[in-house]
Amino acid sequence: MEKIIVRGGNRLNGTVKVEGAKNAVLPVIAATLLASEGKSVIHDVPALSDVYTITEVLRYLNADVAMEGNRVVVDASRELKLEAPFEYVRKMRASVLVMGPLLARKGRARVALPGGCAIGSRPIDQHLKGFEAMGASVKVGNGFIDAEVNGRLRGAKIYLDFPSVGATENIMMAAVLAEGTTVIENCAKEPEIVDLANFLNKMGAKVRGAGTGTIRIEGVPNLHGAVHTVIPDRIEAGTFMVAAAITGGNVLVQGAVPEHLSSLVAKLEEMGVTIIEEENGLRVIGPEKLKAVDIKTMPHPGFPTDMQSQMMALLLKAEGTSMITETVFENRFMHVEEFRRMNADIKIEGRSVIINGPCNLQGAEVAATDLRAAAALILAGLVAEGYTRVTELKHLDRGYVRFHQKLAALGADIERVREEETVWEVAKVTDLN
Ligand SMILES: CC(=O)N[C@H]1[C@@H](OP(=O)(O)OP(=O)(O)OC[C@H]2O[C@@H](n3ccc(=O)[nH]c3=O)[C@H](O)[C@@H]2O)O[C@H](CO)[C@@H](O)[C@@H]1O
Ligand SMILES: C=C(OP(=O)(O)O)C(=O)O
Repeated sequence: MEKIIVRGGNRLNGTVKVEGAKNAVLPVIAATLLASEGKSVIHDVPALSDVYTITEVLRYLNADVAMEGNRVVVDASRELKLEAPFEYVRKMRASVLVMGPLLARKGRARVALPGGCAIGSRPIDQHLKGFEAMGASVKVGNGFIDAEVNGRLRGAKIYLDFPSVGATENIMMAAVLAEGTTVIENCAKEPEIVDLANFLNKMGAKVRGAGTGTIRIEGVPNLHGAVHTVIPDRIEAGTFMVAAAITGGNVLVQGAVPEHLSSLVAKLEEMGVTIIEEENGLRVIGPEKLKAVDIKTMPHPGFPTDMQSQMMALLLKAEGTSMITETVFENRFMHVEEFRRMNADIKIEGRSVIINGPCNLQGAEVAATDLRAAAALILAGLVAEGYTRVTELKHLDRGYVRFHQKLAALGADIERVREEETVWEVAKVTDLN
């Protein structure tokens, strides 16, 4: 079993470089399926397990995918298969993003139902509502979603009940090849939506309004491959900003885009953290004492749910009572129990968490319950007394490249080790089977 072992107490100093954004690159790679001619070349692709999974899905669908360092080249001009099986969708929910492109280009798509996960039930009804509005018939059964359209999809007006990131992306990708104009209202405004729209436009699409609450897409008959560099990962950047703040360090987060991080910057400043915009990133200087604040997660430009657990780690060290309210996912507090194992004074009340800081954090053996929880437990470990051992690193590897090495380069006392399973652990696994 692999573990990250971190000993608390070191201030972080230096420069860290942010990778390309996971949540931008996954839809962009899915969108390469729309090109019936030419190759797409994607730059700044982070070496993450999720990226590996989406490329495997594309290969399964008969696209030709080459990965060289941080570059991915996709040729999707061959006859495509139409089904994304459960083994991929189970590993990564974003696999469902191949549905829009397949339906648009081939008139049919069959994708395994994603099901729930550790942060909530995560339905995809808004994606399907969009496809239906564009003329597709959608059937759900036997663990699959089958969508089909006679001829081309037709442009439609679609109002999303919630500004879902995935639904906005999937509908946008379906609409680019539809007949006529599609208008998506109450759509997501995340920077990753803008990045996807930019890539689609380079492929020959006509997408306007990305980044606002209404996107207009004029359908075109076909699209071609394009060259694109994905935006920097604002959540990875934010995670290192918290690492600097929690240790009272001084770190330049290279590649952090201030406009993508305004809600986080505002909250960190409220807590007493100094943030300076430099030419190529944000410098973050942690104070001696952090102030308690309240946070409510919201769709962009509100405070991102993907930074909620990392901010919780930071608030454990703030003086006073803080409250975090999670409005995006109904069950994104699994890390609270793990923080308690580290001696955190924290409790859940409905959709909020109350933190009484500053907590005297103690190193403990803790398990990552999801991707951002993994990062948050390591952040808490940076300031806990003694050694924190974090397991279930498969979650971390979905979204962070060489996380422990980047922290070590900033001065953290951290290592990643592979430990032999004990007889007891082997017995537990055997029992479960
Ligand atoms: C790969 C990727 O980009 N993942 C991000 C994306 O996930 P994802 O695209 O899955 O998130 P959504 O914005 O779709 O989900 C937000 C909320 O809407 C609900 N919902 C969504 C779709 C739908 O059809 N019906 C419905 O009820 C979800 O259950 C959730 O409560 O945005 C989330 C919200 O910023 C982030 O946390 C994820 O990191
Ligand atoms: C929740 C996340 O990702 P996903 O939607 O891929 O599970 C995340 O990036 O924090």
